[in-house]
Amino acid sequence: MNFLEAQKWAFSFMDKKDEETKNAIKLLLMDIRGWNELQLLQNLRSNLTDSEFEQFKKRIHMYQVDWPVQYILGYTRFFGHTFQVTKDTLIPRPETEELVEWILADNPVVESMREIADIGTGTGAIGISLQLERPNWDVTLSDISKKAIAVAEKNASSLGASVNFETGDLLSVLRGKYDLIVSNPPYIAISEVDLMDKSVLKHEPENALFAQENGLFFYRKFAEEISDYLKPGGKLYLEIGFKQGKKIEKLFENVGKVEIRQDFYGNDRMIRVTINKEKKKC
Ligand SMILES: C[S@@+](CC[C@H](N)C(=O)[O-])C[C@H]1O[C@@H](n2cnc3c(N)ncnc32)[C@H](O)[C@@H]1O
Repeated sequence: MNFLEAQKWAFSFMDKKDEETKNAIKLLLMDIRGWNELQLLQNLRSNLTDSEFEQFKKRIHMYQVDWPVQYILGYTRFFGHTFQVTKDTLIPRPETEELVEWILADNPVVESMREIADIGTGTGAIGISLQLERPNWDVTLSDISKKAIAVAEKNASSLGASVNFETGDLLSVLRGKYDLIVSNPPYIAISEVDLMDKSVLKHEPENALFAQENGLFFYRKFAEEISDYLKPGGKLYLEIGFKQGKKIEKLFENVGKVEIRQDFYGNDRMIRVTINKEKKKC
């Protein structure tokens, strides 16, 4: 069977006959030979070996039972880099790339070393991408999950990022005060389970997705504690759920100046809190 036939064969099995499915099949096929899209196009008539076809069949079966392509392949692309992903890490999302872009645009290269922390780092996608763009930033990646930190360590090493690692609960792992703290914490309310995509629910780690207090638990904790961990004028950047903007803004109203940003789709998706020069308790 050649690559074109394999593509058609796989598509014929799929319930959803949409572009997303087509792209997923292509990615699974390209990876078998380590090809890019152009190489696949140029080689559509070449034949898969028996073992390549067996491997492809296995992957198609996993995809049919809702495994995300990124977990099947074991990697994803984020901010121009390839990050390993495992079942212990959330798959980094394009919306989060927009948070990284905001931080970089907001914090141009400066001579003085800057202390940065990425809390709940997962694969390390945010912190590693920042460090690669700003090599003089001293970046700490932390997560409560040891397994996630092990993946972040591998990613930092394969991408050549020089970062520090901590394992533990939220801000408690940090020592001293930072210039910038970023986090994409779990923010899905338990009550939203029914609305979620099945592949996310079945395969992504629960502790990366869900938060108590209607999804606001981690934001409340940040609002209560962040002033102790940021220098005066320091900045906190958070990814947020698209319906949470107003509530989160309220949580931070006594902490600093709050700005909410929308993602590519026009949904509230991230927030920046610039810490008041004088610490106020909320
Ligand atoms: C939504 S995921 C974000 C992962 C990654 N930063 C990204 O954007 O792709 C949330 C991460 O927070 C971690 N986490 C959950 N509870 C935590 C806690 N109490 N302290 C630190 N990290 C936590 C999870 O293990 C998970 O890796």
